[in-house]
Amino acid sequence: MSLPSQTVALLQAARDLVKTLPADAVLVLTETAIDWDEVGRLLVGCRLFVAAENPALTKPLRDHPDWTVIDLDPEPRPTQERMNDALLKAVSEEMLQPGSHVVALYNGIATLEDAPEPVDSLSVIHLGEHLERMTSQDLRVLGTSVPLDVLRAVVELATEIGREGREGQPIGTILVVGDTKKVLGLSRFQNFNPFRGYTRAERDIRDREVREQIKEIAKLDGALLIGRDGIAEAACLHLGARADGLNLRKGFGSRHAAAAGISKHTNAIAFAVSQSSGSVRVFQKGEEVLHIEPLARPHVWQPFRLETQEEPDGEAGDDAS
Ligand SMILES: Nc1ncnc2c1ncn2[C@@H]1O[C@H](COP(=O)(O)OP(=O)(O)OP(=O)(O)O)[C@@H](O)[C@H]1O
Repeated sequence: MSLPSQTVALLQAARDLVKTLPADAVLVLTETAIDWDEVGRLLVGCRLFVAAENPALTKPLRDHPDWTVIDLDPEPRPTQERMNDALLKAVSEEMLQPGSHVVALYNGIATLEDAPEPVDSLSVIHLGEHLERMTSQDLRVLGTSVPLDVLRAVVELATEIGREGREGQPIGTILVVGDTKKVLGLSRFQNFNPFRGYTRAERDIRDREVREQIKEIAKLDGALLIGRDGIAEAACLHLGARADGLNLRKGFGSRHAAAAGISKHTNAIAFAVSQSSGSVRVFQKGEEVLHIEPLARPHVWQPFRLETQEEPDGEAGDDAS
């Protein structure tokens, strides 16, 4: 199996970029089977990462000394999401440093619907610009009370909410994890609890499909509450813990104060997703312990407007990208 000439040219360009920029690694995000020996030869000298939805595609590389395989969830998702997931995973599992520069090769121009397509695009990604400290070590500090796999799932959910919003609109929320009884005792429902009547499996946030459903619920006003076992317990909560005596940064409003407050008065960890910036701040014992920037916010296409046209009311500066 030989490589198409376009793929060869892209791989050569990737290797040149790694040398001249310099960059730390090449990430190949593939949808189709590739001649890995040839790819390895063209990228000789580079640190190599590969990610694919279909594990069969990366199987030959699993025990290969030159390649690091990043496992992605198997269901089909847009390229940007898969790339973000792969990079987040590489950083959180300490395969890559948060400040790394990565040359990514992927299929960015889909022409066939629902069919795998070859690599046609190259991007240089500076992780430091998008992603602040998030290593397993950081998560382990929090993990004293909540297991690491639950924390990872919460981080993924929070960063995806911050990055994607809903229906083109940015959304903010608070995800409170752990100490559920005490949190409920200090809070009140602003609306009915949308999780009522669902089984534990249907509320387990370690399941990607459940996380997708929860993103819909996150649109509703109020905080979400998740048990330390990863089971979502409540939503639409107004967190009532007092926020006085907190040492909060300037610019934080009531959402961040509520997240910090509940973490001070309980053993829960609170993840505040900012509606205005998409960033995720993690509070424990009333202090901000972790700050995660989403890798990218989706571009929101604005209606075409001539420069001489006046801006409709309320739209000025309303750019969520
Ligand atoms: N006690 C609370 N419990 C749950 N949610 C709250 C609480 N207080 C505020 N919020 C949420 O925060 C929103 C207001 O956010 P505000 O802009 O004041 O905060 P912020 O910290 O600046 O956050 P953002 O960066 O998202 O704007 C409210 O509409 C509500 O959804």
